Amino acid sequence: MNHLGLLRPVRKHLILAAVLQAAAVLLALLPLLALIAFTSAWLTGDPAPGLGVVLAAVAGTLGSLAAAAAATLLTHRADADLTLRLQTRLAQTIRHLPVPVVTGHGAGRIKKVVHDDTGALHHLVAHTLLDATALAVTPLAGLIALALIDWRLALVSVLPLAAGIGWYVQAMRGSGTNFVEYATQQRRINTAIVDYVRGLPVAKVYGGPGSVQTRFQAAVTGFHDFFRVWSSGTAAVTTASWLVVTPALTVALLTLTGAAGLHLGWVTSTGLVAGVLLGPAISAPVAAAGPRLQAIRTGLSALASIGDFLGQPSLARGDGVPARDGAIRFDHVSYRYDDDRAALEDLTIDLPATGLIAIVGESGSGKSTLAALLAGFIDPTDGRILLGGMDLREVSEAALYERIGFVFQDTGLRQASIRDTLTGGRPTPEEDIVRAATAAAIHDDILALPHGYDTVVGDDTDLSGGQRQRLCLARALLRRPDVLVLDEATSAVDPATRVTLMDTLTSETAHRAVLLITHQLRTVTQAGQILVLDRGHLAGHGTHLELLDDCPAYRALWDAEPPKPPDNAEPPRSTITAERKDA
Ligand SMILES: Nc1ncnc2c1ncn2[C@@H]1O[C@H](COP(=O)(O)OP(=O)(O)OP(=O)(O)O)[C@@H](O)[C@H]1O
Repeated sequence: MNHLGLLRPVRKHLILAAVLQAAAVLLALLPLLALIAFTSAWLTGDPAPGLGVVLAAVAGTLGSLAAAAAATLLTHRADADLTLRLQTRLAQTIRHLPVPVVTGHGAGRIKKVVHDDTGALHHLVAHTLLDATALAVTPLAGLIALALIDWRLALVSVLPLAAGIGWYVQAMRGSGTNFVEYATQQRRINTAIVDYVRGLPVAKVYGGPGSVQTRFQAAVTGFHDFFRVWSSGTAAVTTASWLVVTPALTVALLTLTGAAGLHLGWVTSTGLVAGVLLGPAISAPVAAAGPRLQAIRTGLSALASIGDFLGQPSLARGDGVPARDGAIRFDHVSYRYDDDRAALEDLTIDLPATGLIAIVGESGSGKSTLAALLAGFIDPTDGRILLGGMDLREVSEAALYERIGFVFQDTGLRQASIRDTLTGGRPTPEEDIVRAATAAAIHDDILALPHGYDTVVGDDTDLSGGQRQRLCLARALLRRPDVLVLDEATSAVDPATRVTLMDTLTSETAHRAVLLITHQLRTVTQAGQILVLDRGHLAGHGTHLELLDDCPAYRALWDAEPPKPPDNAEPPRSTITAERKDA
């Protein structure tokens, strides 16, 4: 893909800005040419140029300022427009990418593309384009002006220029792979820093070889080592290329050559003055070209990175609204995170529209993958999921999340008031909010918070893991979905509260299907249907008693379940208590 196409919406602005900038540079030469005319007249004793030359110099100065200001205004407008367009498209793309692509390592890449790459593009569009135009037009115009006055001195002024460009090209030879490596190393650091920040508590406790901390340090050190080797290999030639085009050297060269030429009679005094005044204009911009070329490369590579990101395959989403019977069918559904092994393989099952449905299986058997497929976080690699007879990929997001509610183990709550968290900002009757919170056994906890339902989580206070899970359950209940999916959603809740929540969920099954993904088989023995997953395959489905008879995988899970303590069992005493009693 030609990523320059991303600039198309602002192309006209950019072309006009470059033309204005070139005009600004040319107009800025007028006062210099007037100065040459006056100095030359003074040296030769000729009559001074007329008022027209003075007015042209003043008009040139003012015109140059106006053109440069207009060019800067245009590029900044174009930049603001482009950034808004690209960041909006990026946000839409992120929203429609498979969730595993944007979580974990993906977060570092997103930070780079949304922040770093759009920042680099800002420099390219708002600043570097104008700088590069000025750097290209100024030496060329200066050289032409000098050549018109004295072509021999113009040739002399080209010598340091040619040497500088030659050395720079030599320094940059073979640097293509280094620039690619530079971008790779930057990406590595971005990913490592996101992992490091996320895993800070773990890094503190389990730091050491292979930890996120050492991976971050390795990424930073790796970049440092790479950059040191690259820069030390090119430093001498690059510095020489800059030094040779310094204005002082060019002026000295032109002054000496011009003075000798004047003495020998092949340079006029006007030529000498023009050489001394125009020399810096010819060479100085070239000295600044290196960093600008680097900025252009960085900007173009940022453009390519943004283009690649936008071009990723996204989740298929239609705008359909499925029939309201809530029934879900998995039709030969498979899912692969990568090519190695299917997380789910050829799963075909009809789920009833009401009742408690448990999904059990060993760790890694595919339970969360099944929930992620239902949530539309990923699309099946093969097969289809039907909701009310409609392929989930054709269902609009709004309809999907109205019909199916989700509570995940990782609550992912953001900073918001309890009320907004529950309602999503929609106007909702107070009694509905309280009813849902009470059913999720979180109402009393909320009332005990500093501002009750208006407490901002993450600001006024924070919640425990179990409170967060109950809050998410209340949020899901409030929506009254046709299907409620809970993926280990009560894992952080204490056993007594979990019993209360199971009662709530059981009462909910009269109107809807509740899909409970759990490792605790004892909590779901009464489920109307239990699906048993085993390494991505459906090993069996039925009631608890049917599966105990027919499904060896279920039997094995059940046998591994810790025995339920008898109802009259004494709570375990700690050794310390026993020792104290003995003492
Ligand atoms: N983002 C991911 N990228 C690659 N592989 C993944 C990803 N998520 C899960 N897997 C793999 O897919 C398979 C099924 O994982 P899944 O999380 O669905 O299992 P699970 O039954 O929910 O496990 P658990 O009970 O431990 O939560 C596993 O082999 C897992 O390693």
